[in-house]
Amino acid sequence: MIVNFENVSKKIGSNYILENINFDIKKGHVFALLGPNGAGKTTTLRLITGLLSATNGEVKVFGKKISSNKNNKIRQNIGIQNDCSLYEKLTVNQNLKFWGKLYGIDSNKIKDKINELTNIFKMNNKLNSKVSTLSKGMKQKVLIMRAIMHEPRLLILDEPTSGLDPQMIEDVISYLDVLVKKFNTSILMATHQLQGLEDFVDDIAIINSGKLMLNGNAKKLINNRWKNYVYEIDSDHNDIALNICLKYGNSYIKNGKLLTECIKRNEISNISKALFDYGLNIYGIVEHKHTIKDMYFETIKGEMNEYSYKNYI
Ligand SMILES: Nc1ncnc2c1ncn2[C@@H]1O[C@H](COP(=O)(O)OP(=O)(O)OP(=O)(O)O)[C@@H](O)[C@H]1O
Repeated sequence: MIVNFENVSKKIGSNYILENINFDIKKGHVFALLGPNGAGKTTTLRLITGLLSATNGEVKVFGKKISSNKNNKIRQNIGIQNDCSLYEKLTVNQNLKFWGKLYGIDSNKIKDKINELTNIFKMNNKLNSKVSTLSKGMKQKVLIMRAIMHEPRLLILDEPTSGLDPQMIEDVISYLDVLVKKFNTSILMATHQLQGLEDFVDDIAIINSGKLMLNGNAKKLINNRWKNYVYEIDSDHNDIALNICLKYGNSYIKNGKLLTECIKRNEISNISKALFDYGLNIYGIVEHKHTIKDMYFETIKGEMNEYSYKNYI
């Protein structure tokens, strides 16, 4: 196990910031820590890096108990994107070189690594620019490059895609994917960016007001929660189409869209045939896949949102 939280609580002053938190991060897994502002995500990350110590319970990293004083060996194997700010007056190259030396990386390797990373992150033309002249997204890229240049076993990212343009988000995610697949790196990311997260993440933990609300494998959690297949049907007469769909199973109009549920995937073939046979024009039938975002809203709000079908299933 790369990280292990066992009944961890953190009290600051008279308030419990985290209460009785339990979760594991496995080798080569991507773990997303989710929760609203002030939920306790940063505090959780700080307990892992030893910046804070637990009031109760035990935090283990690479199988060893973490304590705030003597964790140099453990920290050597962790990469932290938001560890501290960049040196604004130094260039990108100087920042990365300095950090590489701190990690004890050989000078030649530092050069190769900087080349490799600046290529991937498309920052070659900014290598000799002072950090103070970079945009927010570019600084974010330098922070990520800095965190991964010593090839850590555990990479901790706090809002890694914040400030990045859509193309760069895709590039960063696919690079992180390579890190996981090729080097078996474990990634812990705290994020508010939920869209498309299931393509990249293995496990999730949702915390709210310092309490663990949900934890486990994202796909299993979603499949257990929503067992039926939901299809959205776009036709020229949704009212008529609804009556036909109702003969086959639970169907309803939501936000002007016709949705129908099937227990088995191939049932949609019979429904679409019936719609065609009636003479309706069908413009599209799309499967609605439930997502981590649906799971998040259900868990945090405990109520319906535009993506969830809680009342119907
Ligand atoms: N040093 C501190 N003293 C007092 N309260 C603190 C301290 N650090 C954090 N807190 C409180 O603990 C709670 C959790 O904070 P934390 O920064 O962990 O949340 P977060 O989930 O990372 O939030 P965000 O998404 O806004 O970054 C908040 O209510 C915060 O005010």
